[in-house]
Amino acid sequence: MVGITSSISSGSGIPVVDLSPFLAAAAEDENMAVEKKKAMEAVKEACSEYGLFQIVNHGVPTALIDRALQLSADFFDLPDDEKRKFTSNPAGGAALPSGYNSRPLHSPEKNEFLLMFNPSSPFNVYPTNPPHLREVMEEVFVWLSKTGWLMEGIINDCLGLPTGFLQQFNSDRKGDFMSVRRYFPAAEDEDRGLTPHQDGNSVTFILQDDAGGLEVLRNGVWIPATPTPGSIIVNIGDMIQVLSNNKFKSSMHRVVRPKGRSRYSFAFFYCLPAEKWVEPLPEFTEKVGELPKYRKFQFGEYTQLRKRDVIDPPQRPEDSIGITHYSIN
Ligand SMILES: O=C(O)CCC(=O)C(=O)O
Ligand SMILES: [Fe+2]
Repeated sequence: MVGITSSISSGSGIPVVDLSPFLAAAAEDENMAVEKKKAMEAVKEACSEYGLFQIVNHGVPTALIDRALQLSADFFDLPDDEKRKFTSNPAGGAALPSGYNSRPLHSPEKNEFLLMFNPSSPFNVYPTNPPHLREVMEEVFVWLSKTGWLMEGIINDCLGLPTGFLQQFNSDRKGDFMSVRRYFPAAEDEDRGLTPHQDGNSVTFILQDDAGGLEVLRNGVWIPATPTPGSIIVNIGDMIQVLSNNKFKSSMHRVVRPKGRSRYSFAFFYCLPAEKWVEPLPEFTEKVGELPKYRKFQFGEYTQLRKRDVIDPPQRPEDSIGITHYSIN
């Protein structure tokens, strides 16, 4: 089936979009053009209503996704001493410490993670156990970079921007990173995995196992991103919201830890390079007679401000720095 859109009735809670009409292998016939149009409408609705949706037939091999999640679980199952051997020296130069880390004990969020940057980056610290985890993480990184390029092209067209504009605007891949995570089972009185937040980047891609727990806020209601085998979650980040002057929505999402089992996920952050200046594009401001909703800023400045949230998380989510920091009222 091609180009399906669904809403809450899909059973997965969030919209599902089939990307096969956009893949290079898709035949350029009339039928495919219709399917492409339908899929575009689905993405448009998903980006303006939810900011978070699932994609299927995206080109990333399902076997790779399953293997990656399994190997990460094998790693996180190792004793703490063993995992700590793969933690970077904070003086390494990366914006965040690469390799293994866990949230500070006082954090309201309860998870541990492995952070990696572009495979060619000298900052990366990889576990040697399980032996194939490194190569699988690198493969996932490369695949999701391709998905990022594809998705930014689709978002670009859905926003009605000149062909290839976003991909050109964001063609430098040095700022991307990936977080491989384990969420511990919920305690009797406490189930926070990730507190409600919006992602500060362009687009995030999430691979999740079958535990569930990721939720998106829509019209005041938390909607589950129920796992569908082989699917990838697409999350619109703050940069798309700013560039589109709020036409597309940076989703408010959270992770609630499931009871009785751990949850494993990969989150790949498709970013902008730090030096890039960002502001609402003229297509959504002066060309349509609208005032910009954000002032101009450098992406790197915003990520530096947000870094504090990761290293020293505030007790209340409302104390986090978010995109409203740049709002023009
Ligand atoms: O692990 C997940 O499912 C979500 C991760 C996430 O939202 C984030 O890292 O910003
Ligand atoms: Fe997030």
